[in-house]
Amino acid sequence: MIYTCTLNPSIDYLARVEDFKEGQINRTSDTFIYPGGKGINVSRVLKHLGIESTALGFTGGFTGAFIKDFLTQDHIQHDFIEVSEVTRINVKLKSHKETEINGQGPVISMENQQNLLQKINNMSKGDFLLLAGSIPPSISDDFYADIAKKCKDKGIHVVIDAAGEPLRKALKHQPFLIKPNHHELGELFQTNVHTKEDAIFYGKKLLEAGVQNVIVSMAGDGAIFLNKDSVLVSNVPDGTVKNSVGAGDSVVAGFLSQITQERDYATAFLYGVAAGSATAFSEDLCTLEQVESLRKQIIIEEIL
Ligand SMILES: Nc1ncnc2c1ncn2[C@@H]1O[C@H](COP(=O)(O)OP(=O)(O)OP(=O)(O)O)[C@@H](O)[C@H]1O
Ligand SMILES: O=P(O)(O)OC[C@@]1(O)O[C@H](CO)[C@@H](O)[C@@H]1O
Repeated sequence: MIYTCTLNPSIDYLARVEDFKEGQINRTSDTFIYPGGKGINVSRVLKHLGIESTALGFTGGFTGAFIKDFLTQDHIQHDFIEVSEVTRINVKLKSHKETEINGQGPVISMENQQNLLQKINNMSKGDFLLLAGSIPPSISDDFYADIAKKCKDKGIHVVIDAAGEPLRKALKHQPFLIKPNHHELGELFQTNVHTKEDAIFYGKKLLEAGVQNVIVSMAGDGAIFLNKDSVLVSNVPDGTVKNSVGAGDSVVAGFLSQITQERDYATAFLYGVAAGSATAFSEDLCTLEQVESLRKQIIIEEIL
């Protein structure tokens, strides 16, 4: 079974404003409301690709109810823990540039946190657990590391798509996969990652730190996959970016959709990149048809 865990889900309110002007009343030309949060996006893309998962995390109030209703309607299993404050609303403003305002998220009590850990105790060897997104301020930044250790002891494949200290602290527990973008990779090593060569250099340092598989996404500049056996470099397909929210999550979902079906790493990586670009080129998250069509444009090269 694949579990996705979003500690800090959101409603994503996408507002398109043709010529945004700061400090003035702006009118939208288009708006969309989606359930959000990185793990939830991964569960949604997995469903589009025909793979079942169960979405875990904390939801509260009317915004939390919207997320659960949306997933239920899409036949995506979920088992969220109800918290007393409302789930956040994140604003994604699309104008000349993409601007995001992400909320802090509700307070999560110790009891709620223990309830989540209990659900992880009930998972089985061989399961996949994705930990994705920011940690609400009321939760310690050791939380992902604690879960990663628990997973290692239980033989669960833990995948982490997060940034900063929560990610850094989890590295020593040998996660199965992490997917930093090139900025997040640079942040881990207090440097800037500009080129594919930089990404390979620092990606190898993550393998030395114990991570089993690494994908470094570099937006329109391609992506890198590394593990102890190979380093793979991918291009990205041509297209017009409409909304990059969830593109990184789609890379994780595309990869998981294949690796959990026992396909090889190169195929999983290719599907990851195809799904990432298919989402970047869409208003909402990608569909299977879009992924299958873009996959033909992707070339994976092995670096020896
Ligand atoms: N300009 C682009 N052209 C083609 N594909 C793109 C472009 N930008 C992003 N993508 C696709 O989206 C994937 C993820 O992008 P990126 O490296 O920006 O990750 P991220 O920062 O985690 O994404 P997110 O926008 O979801 O936070 C890329 O690997 C690629 O497949
Ligand atoms: O604040 P976080 O948890 O880092 O990121 C949350 C978020 O920006 O990530 C998703 C896209 O990856 C969105 O659905 C959501 O709004």
